[in-house]
Amino acid sequence: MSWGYAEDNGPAKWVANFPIADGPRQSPIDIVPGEASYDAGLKPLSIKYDPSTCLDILNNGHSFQVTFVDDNDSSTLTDGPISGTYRLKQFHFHWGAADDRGSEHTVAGTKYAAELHLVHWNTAYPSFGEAASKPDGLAVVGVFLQVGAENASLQRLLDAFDSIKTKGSQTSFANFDPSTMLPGCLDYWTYDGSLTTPPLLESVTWIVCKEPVSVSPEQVGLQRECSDRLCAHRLE
Ligand SMILES: NS(=O)(=O)c1ccc(C(=O)N2CCN(Cc3ccccc3)C2)cc1
Ligand SMILES: [Zn+2]
Repeated sequence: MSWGYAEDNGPAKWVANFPIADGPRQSPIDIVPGEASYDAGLKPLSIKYDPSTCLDILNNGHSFQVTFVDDNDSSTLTDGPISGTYRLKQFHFHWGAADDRGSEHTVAGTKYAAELHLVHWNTAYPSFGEAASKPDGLAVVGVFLQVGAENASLQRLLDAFDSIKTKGSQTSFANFDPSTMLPGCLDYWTYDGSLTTPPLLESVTWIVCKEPVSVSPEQVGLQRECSDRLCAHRLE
């Protein structure tokens, strides 16, 4: 039985095959702004993405993932809470069955309609696969999506999702600049955590943007409909 989000293979059951689920730095968490401490030593994020490194979109059954060429430093994350250079590998979304839930992280208990994860790996290691098992191996930038105005950047993605007809399929997708999905203000909360899906590796420096971006109700509906048809997961 592979892991998923149903009653019999969902998050409460993951510990059976992935004991690290009971580990000391598991994600997601509820971010309580009043309890966060200000660290003057932290720098602003430095994000540099090259749209020509965009490769394809695939549906891995748990989410839609846009994958990037990561054999050079064209698309990188530096500064912020991290040291060294982290390369963009992929981004994906988590969303829910209704507009009032879907994000993985919550802010003082508030759930957002969806959450974007931009996944980067530390070039101190030879590859994503190697970095994924190191405590400072990965850095994921999280962006909350809230229902409001239409998001033109997301629309291009959703149109492409629509063309992936079956689970596990992928389609080429070029010249997309993920920085168009970032909020105007890049203030962030940061903590040491893990992958939010199996293998739940405790290798992620989480960088969660305080400012959400907007998506229209129709866009969230389209993403839900695509995911149902393509049996990518959504939070019930
Ligand atoms: N929701 S999240 O941002 O925490 C997140 C989830 C999954 C991934 C991801 O790309 N993989 C998880 C494991 N998987 C397989 C794998 C590959 C190499 C080494 C080890 C494991 C890849 C990255 C970030
Ligand atoms: Zn994720």
